[in-house]
Amino acid sequence: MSILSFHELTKMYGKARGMENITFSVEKGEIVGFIGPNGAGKSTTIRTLLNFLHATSGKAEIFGLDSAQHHVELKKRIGYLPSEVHFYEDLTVKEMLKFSAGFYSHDSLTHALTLADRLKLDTTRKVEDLSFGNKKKVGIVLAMMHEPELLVLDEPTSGLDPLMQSTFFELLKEARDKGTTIFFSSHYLNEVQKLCNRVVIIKEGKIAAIESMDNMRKDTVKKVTLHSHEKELHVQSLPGMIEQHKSDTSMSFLYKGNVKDLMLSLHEVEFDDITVEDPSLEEVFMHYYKEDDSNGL
Ligand SMILES: Nc1ncnc2c1ncn2[C@@H]1O[C@H](COP(=O)(O)OP(=O)(O)OP(=O)(O)O)[C@@H](O)[C@H]1O
Repeated sequence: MSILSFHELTKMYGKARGMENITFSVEKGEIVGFIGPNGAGKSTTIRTLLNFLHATSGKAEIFGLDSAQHHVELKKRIGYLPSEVHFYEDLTVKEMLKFSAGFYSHDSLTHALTLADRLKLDTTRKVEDLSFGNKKKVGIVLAMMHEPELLVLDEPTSGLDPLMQSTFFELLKEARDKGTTIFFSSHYLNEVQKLCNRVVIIKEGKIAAIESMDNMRKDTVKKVTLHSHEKELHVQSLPGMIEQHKSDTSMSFLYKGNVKDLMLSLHEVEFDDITVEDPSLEEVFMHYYKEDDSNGL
């Protein structure tokens, strides 16, 4: 039985599209990234899944139960982080955690305080005085404190600095190792590929691709830019190489393939400097996954 399954789930805002015919499932113990650009339909899908919005058609199931019919009992077994967190701000962080712990039958405050400590959250401060990133951390602690069977996180990393992001990913891995299933949305493929088993790509309200990370790692795409002060650069074309931009003094291309082959082919090229980067999601999917689709992501 899947932990999470979407069956042609559709949400329209009047005539405007939220998301359409979303169908996929998430299995126990998986970490699945849900990625797409602004307005793709990530939050609409998550909010419909959790019954904050009513589906126009189709359905979603959580632990095999219809997520709209059973939303009250299901919410106790789920940790949810909304994309925008709003709190009753007159409390300190610790007071808020104590208040939230009262909703659960087991002691969740101890775990909440451990999470807060790991995320370097000052629990003596009033929530209203916290920065955006620190409020996000409060939201993360609230979602994870009761050690739920399923975590649904909408843009959890926005506002976290790289060090905090890596601590947060450690916390997610630890939760996964204890059996939690994790579904989280992000704009960034590079970010989620460090952590996920699979990614589901949503574009303009529809699923554009579902890929296992094993497959994607095999096919790691790099963006290579060569610079030369004087000469025009000529690079022998290789399978998996797509030229993007060429000027008198630089050229850049995407490359999906064996890195050693690339190094050998660059050996004869007289460049002065080279940068190798992870390309953006848009670049990867435009060129390698949706080559017939000129709109990209
Ligand atoms: N309350 C609303 N009324 C009308 N249209 C809406 C509403 N909320 C979202 N939309 C539209 O639904 C589509 C999907 O939006 P959604 O917020 O789900 O995307 P998203 O992938 O979460 O984007 P972001 O990364 O910017 O949060 C967009 O076209 C958006 O304009």
